[in-house]
Amino acid sequence: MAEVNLQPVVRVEHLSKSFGEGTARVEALRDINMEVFPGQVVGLMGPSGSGKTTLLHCIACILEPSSGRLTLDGDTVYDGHWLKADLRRLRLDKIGFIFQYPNLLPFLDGTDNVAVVLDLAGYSSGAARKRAMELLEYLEVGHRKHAMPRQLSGGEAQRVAIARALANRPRIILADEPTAPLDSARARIVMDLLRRIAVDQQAAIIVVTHDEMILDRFDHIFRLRDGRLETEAAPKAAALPV
Ligand SMILES: Nc1ncnc2c1ncn2[C@@H]1O[C@H](COP(=O)(O)OP(=O)(O)OP(=O)(O)O)[C@@H](O)[C@H]1O
Repeated sequence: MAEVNLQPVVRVEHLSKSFGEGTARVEALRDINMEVFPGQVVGLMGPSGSGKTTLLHCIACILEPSSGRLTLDGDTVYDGHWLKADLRRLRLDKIGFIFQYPNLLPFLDGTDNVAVVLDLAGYSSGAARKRAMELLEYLEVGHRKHAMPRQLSGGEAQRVAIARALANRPRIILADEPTAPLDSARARIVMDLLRRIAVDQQAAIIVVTHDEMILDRFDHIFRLRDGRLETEAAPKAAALPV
């Protein structure tokens, strides 16, 4: 019988984050609990100022929480304080980040924009470029591998940026409004790509979005309001790998 893998890739327990002190203190996140499983694509929604970016940045180990626990890919990385000395290495190994705008380096072609991450991770130049080209093929922009960013359409540039986020085979992919600059057809293409990546790589994908057009693309939606999660329904059983 197939074994059901119920270990979440992202586990957030009682996580809180405040900024400032005294009367200037802002409770940006209050007692957040969430789990995201392999193969899942989840949405993180909420009004402006509700804490979405703060939560994404805590999970990305860019921002230090104030309290709680964070476990990534079975490894507890924060438990009242960081448990890892080298957070940059941790991010390179475990996390891929997709931004609202592709932020491609304008002086590098599509291939090198992806390969640069692999250079940082210690790949040889040849191996980095080979993997970069494979990823561009996978994301159906292989024919644009030598194009400079200014020559790419918005959707093509976003796919190169997604390839870059995938370069190091991260188990966790965090996306901040990845479809905001795209029309609804291209937004759906990007969401379908993220779904395929989640399934193929058994990755957990968290997407911050305001985009009502893509709500049906999520396995589960976490809604934040004033730093609290409004719903914590169990993830869809069908989305769990067997
Ligand atoms: N560096 C900071 N210093 C002080 N307060 C901050 C800081 N970053 C965020 N905040 C506050 O924390 C709260 C949550 O902000 P956050 O950016 O996470 O919200 P958001 O849901 O991502 O908003 P938006 O949809 O507008 O991007 C807000 O009240 C914000 O003003």
